[in-house]
Amino acid sequence: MLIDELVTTSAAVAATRSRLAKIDALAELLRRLEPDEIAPAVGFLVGRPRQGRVGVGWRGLSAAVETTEAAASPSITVAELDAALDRIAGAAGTGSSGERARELRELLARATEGEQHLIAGVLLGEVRTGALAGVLADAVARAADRPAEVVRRAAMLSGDLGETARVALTGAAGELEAIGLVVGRAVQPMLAATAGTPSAAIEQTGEASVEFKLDGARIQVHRAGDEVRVFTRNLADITHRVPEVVEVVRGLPVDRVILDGETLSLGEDGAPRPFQETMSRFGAENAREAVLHPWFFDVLHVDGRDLIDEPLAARLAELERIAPGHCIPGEVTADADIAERVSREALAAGHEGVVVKSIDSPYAAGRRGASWIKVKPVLSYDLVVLACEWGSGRRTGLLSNLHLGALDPTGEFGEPGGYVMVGKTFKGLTDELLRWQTEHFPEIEVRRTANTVFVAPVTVVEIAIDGVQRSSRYPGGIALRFARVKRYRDDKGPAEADTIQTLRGLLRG
Ligand SMILES: Nc1ncnc2c1ncn2[C@@H]1O[C@H](COP(=O)(O)OP(=O)(O)OP(=O)(O)O)[C@@H](O)[C@H]1O
Repeated sequence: MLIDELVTTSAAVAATRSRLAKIDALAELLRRLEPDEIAPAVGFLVGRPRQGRVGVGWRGLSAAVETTEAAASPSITVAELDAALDRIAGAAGTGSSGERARELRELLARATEGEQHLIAGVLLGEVRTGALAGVLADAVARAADRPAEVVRRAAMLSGDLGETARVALTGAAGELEAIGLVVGRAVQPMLAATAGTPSAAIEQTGEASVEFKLDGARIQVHRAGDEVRVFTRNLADITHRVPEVVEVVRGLPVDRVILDGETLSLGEDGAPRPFQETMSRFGAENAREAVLHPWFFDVLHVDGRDLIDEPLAARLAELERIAPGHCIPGEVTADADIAERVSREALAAGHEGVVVKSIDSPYAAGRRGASWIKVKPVLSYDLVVLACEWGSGRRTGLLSNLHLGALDPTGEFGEPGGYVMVGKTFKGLTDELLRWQTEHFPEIEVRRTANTVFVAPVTVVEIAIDGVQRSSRYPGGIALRFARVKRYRDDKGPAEADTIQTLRGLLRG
């Protein structure tokens, strides 16, 4: 199949607001793919190629696009794009960046304008496609005539929608159902809904494990014998960056295990250190050497036994047995007063709040359901940086004031999957962050004016606010009140940003 057909279908999907029409269009496309094309094509559609990160950034890409004239008619097949990505990702060693650039130019020269756009989305990953993954899972179910539940579960447990689609569409009977946990292969993490108070949360869950919400970074740790692997919330493998976590898990009295938890660095006084410090350990090679401690709050597998369908009570008992020194602090209770007390204790110890978890609930991989409810007293939202203004005074020469956008998945205020500006802020930025912004934003620049550098909407920043107010200045009809930067969220993609609908919901609150 030509990738031009993916371009046409993606455009049709973006042009309609009807979920059913999107599913129909995608299912029709999936049915026409050859077996070998299914996994790569699904990766292209959701901006997650099989090859993972292929080592081409905005700069290289825009340079290549600008200097390459688009082809008049389509000719690139799914298999050809897949093979080109293999070559680009595989280019390593001396001269590799030149080789990657040459491959990229050859590819783009054969692509029409629409195809160039698709290729850019694939190379940069997940730019506007997060919402599509759910629709696509349903389209796979429709095309394969399988229950949507079974497809979604397989995709979440394998962490791989492309491979799931291949099995659903071409596999033997029972093969899709057999996709389960594999120790060593990352699973989409279970996520939490939000409530305003611990009492409100426990009213929804009933008896619950009320746990500290530690302000670190999510980790999923897999161990098979002596082999330990550590993944982030985005399923990136960061094993080599966190040797102390590996050591802890190697020391547990089990042979095979999958653990879910949070890691953070503590100061000498035992108080948590800023999230940015924890994250810098995941990112930069030369990051400051703060020691990371893992705290686990769930266990998905122990020595041949999958636990994801067991109630939380059973999983916590197992966790207590195998990792007693590394369980996240918390209490099991049905009493709102106790939940409020645990929350006060968490805040007093410098943590973010609590997560209230229904004690009967299974582990719902990849779901943001009502079984886990987080309560954070400070309102904070993950927004996407759309532009940044040059500072003045002490900040002259530094990129400072951020333009912030909320995700608009349905296109209620613009383009579906686009971002709606909701405010600006230069508050809360440390000197280190200002330096980082000044270095980073020009790398993802799309255009600039005298005062402002406009950037690709790929950077997620967590912003604390006091609320929102009605505003005619911005297209979403609201503006943030007292916005300040908490931190950059390198562990989140822009498709996971908070939505304009969520922020507008605060007008009622
Ligand atoms: N006891 C805990 N149980 C579950 N998650 C916890 C706990 N302590 C800290 N966390 C963190 O809180 C997050 C739960 O909130 P959510 O599922 O909404 O993820 P998120 O979108 O990363 O949210 P946030 O930005 O609030 O951390 C987890 O991803 C995890 O990183």
